[in-house]
Amino acid sequence: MREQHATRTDEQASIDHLQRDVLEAVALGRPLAAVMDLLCRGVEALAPEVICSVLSVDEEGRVHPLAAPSLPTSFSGALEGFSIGPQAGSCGTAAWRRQPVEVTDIASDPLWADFRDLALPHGLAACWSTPILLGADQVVATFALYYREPRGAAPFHRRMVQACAQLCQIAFMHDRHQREIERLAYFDGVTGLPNRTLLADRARQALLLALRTESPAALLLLDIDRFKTVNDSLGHAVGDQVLKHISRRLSGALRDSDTLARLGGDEFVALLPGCTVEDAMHVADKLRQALEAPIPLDGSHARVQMTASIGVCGFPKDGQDLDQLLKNADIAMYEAKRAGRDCARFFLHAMNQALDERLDIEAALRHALSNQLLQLHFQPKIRLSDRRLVGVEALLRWHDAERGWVPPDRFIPVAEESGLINALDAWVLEQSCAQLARWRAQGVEVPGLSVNVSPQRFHQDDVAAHARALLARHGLAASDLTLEVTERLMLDDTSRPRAQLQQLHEMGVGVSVDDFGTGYSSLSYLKRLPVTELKLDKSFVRELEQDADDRALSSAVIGIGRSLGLTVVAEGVETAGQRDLLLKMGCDAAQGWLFGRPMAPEALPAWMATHDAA
Ligand SMILES: Nc1nc2c(ncn2[C@@H]2O[C@H](COP(=O)(O)O[C@H]3[C@@H](O)[C@H](n4cnc5c(=O)[nH]c(N)nc54)O[C@@H]3COP(=O)(O)O)[C@@H](O)[C@H]2O)c(=O)[nH]1
Repeated sequence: MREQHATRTDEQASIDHLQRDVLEAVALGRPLAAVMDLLCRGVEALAPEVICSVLSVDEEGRVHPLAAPSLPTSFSGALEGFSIGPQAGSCGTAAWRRQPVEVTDIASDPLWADFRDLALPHGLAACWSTPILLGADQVVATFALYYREPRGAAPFHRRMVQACAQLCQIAFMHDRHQREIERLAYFDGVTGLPNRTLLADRARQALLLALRTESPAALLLLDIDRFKTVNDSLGHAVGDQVLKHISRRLSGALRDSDTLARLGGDEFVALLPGCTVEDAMHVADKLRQALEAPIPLDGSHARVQMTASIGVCGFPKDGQDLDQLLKNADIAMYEAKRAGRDCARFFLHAMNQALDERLDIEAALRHALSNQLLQLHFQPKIRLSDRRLVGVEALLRWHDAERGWVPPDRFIPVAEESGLINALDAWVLEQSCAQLARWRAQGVEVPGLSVNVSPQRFHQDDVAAHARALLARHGLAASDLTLEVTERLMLDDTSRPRAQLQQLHEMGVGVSVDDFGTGYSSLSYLKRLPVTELKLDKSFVRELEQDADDRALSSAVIGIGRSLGLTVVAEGVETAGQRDLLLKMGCDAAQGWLFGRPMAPEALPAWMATHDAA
């Protein structure tokens, strides 16, 4: 009895020892197969009468030998890829049933009918298999003991298997966490594509190989056009859905040897080993084509149409490493955006200089804005029928110590691209309202004020609330103010700008469509949106006296405006002839050098005095 007890204590000690070894291997992060091999060898050392094996089971229910150090390889190798099932040997059946299966005689047990010819020649006569489960019922492996003669498991074997099954569970769980950590570290959570870290790794290898073999490589940076609008208007869940769709389409258009990565947001990178920049341009076309079909949205009949702007650059000409290639592809992508989006551009070294210049202007403009170095000039707006002043337009002016006067056409686009336009336009609105109030306080009767507001501000800022607060602060009426917006904003059918235009209209603030007639052929927005004024672009006015087409176009615009009850203001009137023609066509008002150039606020009272006297 005592002897029996001693044996049992020794056996438990050896199981404990095996457990410690295996847990240490898990903790040290050794690969799962190595840990399982250690476990099998440990078991076989403790019980030389058994042969131990571990099969992993994949999500499709197929088995893969993971560790079986003492099984003949011709036997375990033959099991590769077999499906688990109700009659698939001890292991396949145990995995199927999610319960241990003990077969004491392989030669006669029906569970081995399909496999006994494989097992018996190797002297495998009995097999007891235990499924390894993670969670409630997900089977990930089987742990099996084989015997060389028909028999059942000994009590020691049962205690050992109980401990080993737990060890297997821990090792598989650890492996899963490890893989999940790796996935999070190297793959993008939304699309499952490689992330920047994995891209960097692949790029390092690909560029080294390209250098060694003197072969080309190309890098494409794709930015999805107006993706922010999808996120803002349809929500982030839909945005993620769209990104997944896009990633599948883009992946499908690339070769297996290429790497498609998502850098975050709406930016994707394709790394194309062995590809010249010229060929990469064709790939860019393929990628754009892949996005052509509208993307269906889950749970609705709605579809969204997405496009991409793509920057293309080549290794080694445009960059020696990933960072340089990404930087230059970004510059080229930015040029594609400037060219109107939905297109691809090569990187050219001249683009770098242009970018430097834009960045310089941006920095100087920021400095000018925060140091009160900007000024406003005001241009009179005249009613043509009686030549009375009906308002003034505020126009931003910037005198830079180094650059001299910088024209708005130069710095407004930079401000729009950098996002500074919101602060700039807000400043103009504040200062011009303050100026109108100042004039009135001085007895200078300026009837109204027009202020330019860029489309971006309608997306990112609460223009209507800002205007309301300023009007109240300066004691101005809403009808004193007109905001000049572009046709581009009018065609933007996202909810935020629409709501703001509506609020402005309800407040009584005027909305004028600037540079009317230059951009778009769709006029339907004029009926739908709360527009009060059209500004006939100066490009139609310039040749009005000489060009019959310009006359026809101007007359058409004036006609459209009148039929919709809108005020039409002609821009850039420089000659009396232009003024007279516009008056004859029925144009309400005009601005231009003929009446007055944009002027500093102090100059306006004098201009008004001479104008009234004339
Ligand atoms: N978002 C904002 N945009 C602004 C702001 N201030 C100006 N701008 C926009 O910049 C563009 C160029 O403006 P600018 O150089 O000031 O030119 C304006 C006038 O000076 C010019 N003009 C006026 N009369 C004549 C003329 O008889 N001949 C002629 N050749 N040019 C003339 O036209 C421009 C009028 O601008 P607009 O009525 O707005 O179209 C311009 O697009 C401005 O909108 C700002 O604060 N924010």
